[in-house]
Amino acid sequence: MAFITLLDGDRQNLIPVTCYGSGTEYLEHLHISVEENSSHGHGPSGIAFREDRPFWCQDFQQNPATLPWRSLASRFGWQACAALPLHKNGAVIGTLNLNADAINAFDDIAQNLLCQLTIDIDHALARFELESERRQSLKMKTLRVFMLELITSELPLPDILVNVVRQFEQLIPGSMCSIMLHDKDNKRLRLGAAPSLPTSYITTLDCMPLSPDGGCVNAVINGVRTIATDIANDPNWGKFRQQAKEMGIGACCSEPIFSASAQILGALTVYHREPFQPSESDLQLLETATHFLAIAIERKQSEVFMRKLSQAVEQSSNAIIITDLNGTIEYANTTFSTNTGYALHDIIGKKPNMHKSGKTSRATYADMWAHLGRGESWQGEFINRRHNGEERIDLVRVSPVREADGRITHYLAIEEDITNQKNAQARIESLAHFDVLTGLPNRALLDERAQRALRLAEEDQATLAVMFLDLDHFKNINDTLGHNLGDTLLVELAQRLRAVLRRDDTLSRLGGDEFVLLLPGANRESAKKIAQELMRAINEPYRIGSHELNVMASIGIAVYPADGMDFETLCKNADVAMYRAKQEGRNAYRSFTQEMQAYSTRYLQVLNALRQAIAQEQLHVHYQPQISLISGDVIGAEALLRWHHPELGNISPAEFIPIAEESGLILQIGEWVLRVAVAQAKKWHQLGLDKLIIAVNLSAVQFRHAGLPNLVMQILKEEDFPPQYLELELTEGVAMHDPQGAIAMMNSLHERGVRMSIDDFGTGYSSLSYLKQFKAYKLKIDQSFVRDISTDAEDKAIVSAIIGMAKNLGLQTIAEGVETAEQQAFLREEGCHEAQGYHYSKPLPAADFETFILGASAA
Ligand SMILES: Nc1nc2c(ncn2[C@@H]2O[C@@H]3COP(=O)(O)O[C@H]4[C@@H](O)[C@H](n5cnc6c(=O)[nH]c(N)nc65)O[C@@H]4COP(=O)(O)O[C@H]3[C@H]2O)c(=O)[nH]1
Repeated sequence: MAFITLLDGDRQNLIPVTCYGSGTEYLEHLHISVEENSSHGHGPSGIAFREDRPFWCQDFQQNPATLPWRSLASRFGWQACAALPLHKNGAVIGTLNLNADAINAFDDIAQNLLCQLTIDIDHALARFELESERRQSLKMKTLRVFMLELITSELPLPDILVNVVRQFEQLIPGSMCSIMLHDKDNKRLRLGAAPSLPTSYITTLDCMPLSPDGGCVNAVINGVRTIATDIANDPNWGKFRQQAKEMGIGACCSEPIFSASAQILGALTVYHREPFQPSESDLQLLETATHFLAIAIERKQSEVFMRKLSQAVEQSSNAIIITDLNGTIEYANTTFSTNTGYALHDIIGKKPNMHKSGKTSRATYADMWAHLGRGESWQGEFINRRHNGEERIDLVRVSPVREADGRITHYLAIEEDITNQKNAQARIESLAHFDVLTGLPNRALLDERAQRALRLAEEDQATLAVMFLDLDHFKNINDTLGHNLGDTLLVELAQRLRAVLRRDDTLSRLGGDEFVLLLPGANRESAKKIAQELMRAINEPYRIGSHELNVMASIGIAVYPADGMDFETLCKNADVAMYRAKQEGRNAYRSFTQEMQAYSTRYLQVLNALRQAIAQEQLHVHYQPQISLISGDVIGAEALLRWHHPELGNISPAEFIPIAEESGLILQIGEWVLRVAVAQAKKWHQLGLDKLIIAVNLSAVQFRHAGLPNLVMQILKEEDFPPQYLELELTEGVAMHDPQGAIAMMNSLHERGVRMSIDDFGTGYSSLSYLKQFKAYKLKIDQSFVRDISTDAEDKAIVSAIIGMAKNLGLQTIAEGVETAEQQAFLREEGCHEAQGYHYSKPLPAADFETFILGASAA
C-alpha cells in the first residue's frame, strides 16, 4: 500500500492525503508527528521529513522506529515500510510512504526506483503548484477584467451586483454567492444580489437588523472576514444555524466591502452546500472582488448622488447660475431661464446683468463685488426685469466657489423671486398705515407724521394746524342709501379734500366719516381759510348713481403752539372745536378757544357727576302749574327735572339735559322722571285732584327709541294711571327733524290713549302739512315769543297766528313763560287756552305744588 502525507497547517503532523493499494484503512487511525520530542515523531515518516532522507525499515516489527505503530501494522500484515521526503520549491512538504507485507521488501532496485519516483513526484508537485498558480492568476485576471468592465459600464448597481455574483459562482465551482449592502441609516442589511440562494433565505437576509450573528452580518458589523467552515457546528451561527441547515447551506465565507474612506459598504459572501474550507486562492478572489465592488458601489452611489444633486439644482424653485470670475454665466438652471424669460442658449456666455432693470442702486452692486473681492459671500436684493419687461424682485445670494487649494474659480448665485413676498409686505405696510377705503393715511401714519411735523415746527418755531372734520348726519346717508353709497361718497369726499390741500399737508381718515388734517406751517388765519375752502369743496353736490346728495361737515381747528404743545392735546382741542361747530348748527368750522376748553372741562365734570346722580338720589322732580285761561283753574303740572350736586350745586336742566342726551344717559333719566311724575300724579288723583294732567318732557333720544310706547304703557300700568292724563311734551325741532318717524311714534302713543303736545312751538319751522298729521293735541307757544308780546308787535302777531292756526287745526294752545298780567290778558284775549309761568308759580317741589293747588282752589 502506498500513501502520501502532507504537513498539516500547524506544521506538527503529517496527514495522509492520498493512498493506493489494499489495507488503506490502516491510515484512518494513523498519527504521524514531525516533532522530535513526540513519541510519534521518530517513525520512518517523521525521520524522513525532518532529516530530508529516505528511511528504509526492512523489518517493521523489529525496527525501533516503528514501535508506536507495530501492533496496528501487524493487524494489516505490514512487515516492511519506507518513507521518502517529498519537496516543493526545495522544501520538504510531506512524504511518500510504502508499506510491504514482506521483510526486506526494499532491495536496491526498489530503493532506486522509489528514489527516482519521489524526484518525479517533486517535479509533478512543482508543476502542479505552477499550474494552480497559473489557474489562480487566470481566475484573478478574469475577475479583474470582468470587474473593470462592470465598473465602467452604464449598468445600474443592482445589475452590476448580480453579474458579480454570477461570475463569482463560476470562479468558485459549487458555490452560491450573495452581496449584502449596509444600510447605514437604518442599521440594516439590504439585499444587493443573491440569484442562487433560496428565496426564503434571501428574504431573511434582506432588511436584517445588524445584531451580532455569524456570516455576513458579522462581516458588516465588525468589518472582518468571517468564515464558517461547518455552519452546523459553528457556535457563532446561533439563530440562523437551523435555517441554514434547512436551506442546505453548510459553509460560508464573508468578506467585508470597504469604501475608500474605510466605511463598511456591505459584504460579499460565498456559500457552500457542504462544510467547506476556502482555499487561499478563494480568499484572494474574494478580497479582490470586494475592492472592485467597493469602487462600483461608491461610484454608483456618487452617480446617484450627483444625479440627485443635479436634479435638485435643475428643478430648484430658485434660479441658480454659476459664473466665471468675470461674471460670465457658465451654467443656469431652468428656473433662471423661466424667471428671466430668456432661453438657456441665450443665457450661457452672457452676464447676469442681462436682466437688470436699472433700478437697483449702484451701491448694491458695489457692495456685492466688494464682498466677492474679499472672498466673502454676499446677500442682497436686486430689482430685475424679465424679457417681457415685467419687473421682479430677487433675493440673491452669491458665494465664491473654491478649488481644493482654496483658489476661487467661480461664483455661485442663487436667486429667489420675492416679488410676491415684497408686494405682500408692502400691502401689509399699507394696511398698517393707510385706510383701505380711501387710501388716505390712517391713525398710525398720522401719528408718525404729526410727531415729525411737531418736531420740525418746534425747531423752526413755526405754527401747525390740526383739523378735525366730521360729516353732518352721515349716518343718515348710510342708513337710508346703504353703505356702498356711503363708501363711494367718502372716497369722492377724500379726493375733494385732498385737492384743496398742499403736498406737505396730511389728510387722514380715522374711520367712519371722521377725518383729521395736519397742516404744517398753517396759523389760525390760514387754517380758517383752508377750512372755508374745504367746506366749499364738501358742499358741492355729489352725483352718485342716480342720487344727487348735498353733504355738510363740521370742522374744528387747533393750532400749535397756542392750543397745545403735543399732538394729543391738539387733537383733543380740535375735537372740542368741531363739537362746538356741531352744537352751533353744523356745516361750520370753529377754531379752538380757551372758553371752549373751560366748557369741555365743565362738560366732562357734569357728565361724570351725572352718571351717579340717580343712584345717589341727587335728582328731583319739580312741578310747574298749568292754568286754564278760561276758568283760572290749575288743570295740569309740567314735571321739570332738578339736580342738586353736593359740590357743583344746582345744575340747570338746560345744561345737563343735552349732556345726558349725547351720552345716552337720558334714556335712564327720562324713564326715571316719567315713573316719578306718573306716581306723583297718581297720588294727587287719589287726593281728589283727579282731572290733573301731568306733562312730562320727552327728549329726542327717548322719542326715537322704538321701546318708548311700551315703556310708557308699562309705567302707566304699574302706577295704575289713566293714559289720557299723561301728556308727553315733544319739542317742535325733534318732531320736524324726522317728521315721518315722529308721525309713526305719535300714532303709536296716540293709539294707546296718551296725549302729545308740541313744546317750544314757533322755533322749529313746522310745516303745516306735517302738523296736520301729527297726533298732537296741544301746541305750547315758546316763551321767547310770549316774553315780548306786550312790547314787540311782531311777537304779538306770531303768537296770535299760532293760536289762530291751532284753532283751525283743532289743537289746544298753552303759552309758556307767562310772567305778567299783561301777557295773560293778551293771551286770553287771543283765545289761548292755557298758560304756565312765573306769573302763576315757579316749578315747585311736590309738597309745595300741593299747597299751591289747594290754595288756588280755595281762592
Ligand atoms: N324765564 C322763565 N322761565 C320759565 C317761566 N316759567 C317756566 N320757565 C322755565 O321754562 C322751562 C320750561 O321747560 P321747557 O321749555 O320744557 O324746557 C326744559 C326742558 O326742555 C328741559 N327739561 C327739564 N326737565 C326735563 C325732563 O325731565 N326731561 C327732559 N327731556 N327735558 C327736561 O330743560 C329745559 C329747561 O328747564 P327749566 O330750567 O326747568 O326751565 C323750564 C322752566 O323753569 C317763566 O315765567 N320765565
